[in-house]
Amino acid sequence: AALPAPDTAGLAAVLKSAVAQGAPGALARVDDRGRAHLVTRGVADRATGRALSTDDRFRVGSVTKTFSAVVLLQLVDEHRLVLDAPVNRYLPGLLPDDRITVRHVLGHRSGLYDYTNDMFASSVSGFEAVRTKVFTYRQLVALSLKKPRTNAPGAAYAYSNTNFVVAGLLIEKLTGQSVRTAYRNRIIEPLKLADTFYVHPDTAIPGRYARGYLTPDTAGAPLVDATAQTVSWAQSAGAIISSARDLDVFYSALLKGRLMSAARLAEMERFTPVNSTTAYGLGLRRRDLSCGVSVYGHTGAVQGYYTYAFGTKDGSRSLTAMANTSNNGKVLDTLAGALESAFCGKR
Ligand SMILES: CC1(C)S[C@@H]2[C@H](NC(=O)CCCC[C@H](NC(=O)C[NH3+])C(=O)[O-])C(=O)N2[C@H]1C(=O)[O-]
Repeated sequence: AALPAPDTAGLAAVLKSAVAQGAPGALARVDDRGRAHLVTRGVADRATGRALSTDDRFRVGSVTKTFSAVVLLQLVDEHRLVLDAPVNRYLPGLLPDDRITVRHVLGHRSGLYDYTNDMFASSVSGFEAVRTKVFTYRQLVALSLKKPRTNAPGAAYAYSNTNFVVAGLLIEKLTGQSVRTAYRNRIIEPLKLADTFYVHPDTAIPGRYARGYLTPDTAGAPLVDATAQTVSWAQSAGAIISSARDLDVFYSALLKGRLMSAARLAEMERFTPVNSTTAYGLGLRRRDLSCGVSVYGHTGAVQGYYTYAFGTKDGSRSLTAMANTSNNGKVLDTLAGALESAFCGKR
C-alpha cells in the first residue's frame, strides 16, 4: 500500500520541540521516491548564529555500524567470510570464547561488555579524557575484556560498541585494507556519497558542517562544543561523517538490495526483538511505527550529535533527522517523532 505523504508540518513541529528542549539546531530530510522534503530549525554554530542547513555534514555515530555490517556481508557474498564461524577463526586468540561467532557480533548477541559504559559514565570529563586520544582496536577490545561478558554467546541481545570494534578488525584482516579504504571502495564511491568520510584519527570535519554540542550531566551547565574529536573510542562502531542526503541515499540503496545479494540482505533483516517497537538485525535496527509501517536503519549518538536514519523495506522512502546535541534524552526521544511524520503522514 502506498504511504501517506510525508507530514512536513509535523516534521517542523518535531524539530521546533527538539530546539526548545536544548538542541541548538535540528534538521530532517525525507527522500520520497527521489523527491526531497527539507526541514530545518535553529543553528549550526552557536558562536556565529549560522542557520543549520540540510547540506551540513555531521558525525553520524552508530549509523557507522550499518556501513561496517555492509562490508562484512559483502565479504560473505564473496565467500571470504562465514557468518556462523567463530570470530577466532579469522582473528586467532582475540576473544576468550571460541563460541562467539561473527553473527553474534553483528547482532549484539556476543555478550562482549561495552567499554563505553565506563568511559562515559561522567559525560563531559569522560569525553574530554578521550577526545584527542587515538586507540588501537585491540586496546578497545582489551578494555571490554576487563569486564565479564553480559551473556553466553548468542543467548541474549545486549548492545555493545565492542562488537563493531571487532567488526573493524575483521574488515581489516579479511580485506587487507583499512576500514577507510573498504568503506570508500565498497560503499562511498559506488553510491557517490560526496559528503561521507572516514577521517579517523583526524579531528576535523571536512568542508561545511554543523558544530555539535554535548549537554553536560549537570542541569543548566553550559553546552560543550564537541565538534573536534578523533572518535577513536568508536572508529568502525561510530566514526563516520556524512550528511542527510548521503544517509538517505545509503539506506535507500541498501534496502533496494544494491549493496549485497538478496540472500545476505535477508540475513541482515533477521531481527531479534529489543522491545515492543524495535528489533535488531545485523548492524540494522527495525522500528515499528504507530501506523503499522516498519522502517529499517540505525540511530546514532556521538558527542554533539543525535541521528535517526531509516527507510521503508523497499527503500522507496528514507528519512534522516539530526539534532546537534547529545546526552539529552528529551531531544533523543522527541527526534524519534520525525519517523512518525515522515512515514505515517498527518495524524
Ligand atoms: C544506543 C545508542 C543510543 S548509544 C550507541 C553509540 N554511542 C555511544 O555508545 C556513545 C555513548 C556516549 C555518548 C554520550 N553519552 C554520555 O556520555 C552519557 N553519560 C553523549 O550522549 O554524547 C551510538 O551511537 N549508539 C546509539 C544507537 O545505536 O542508537
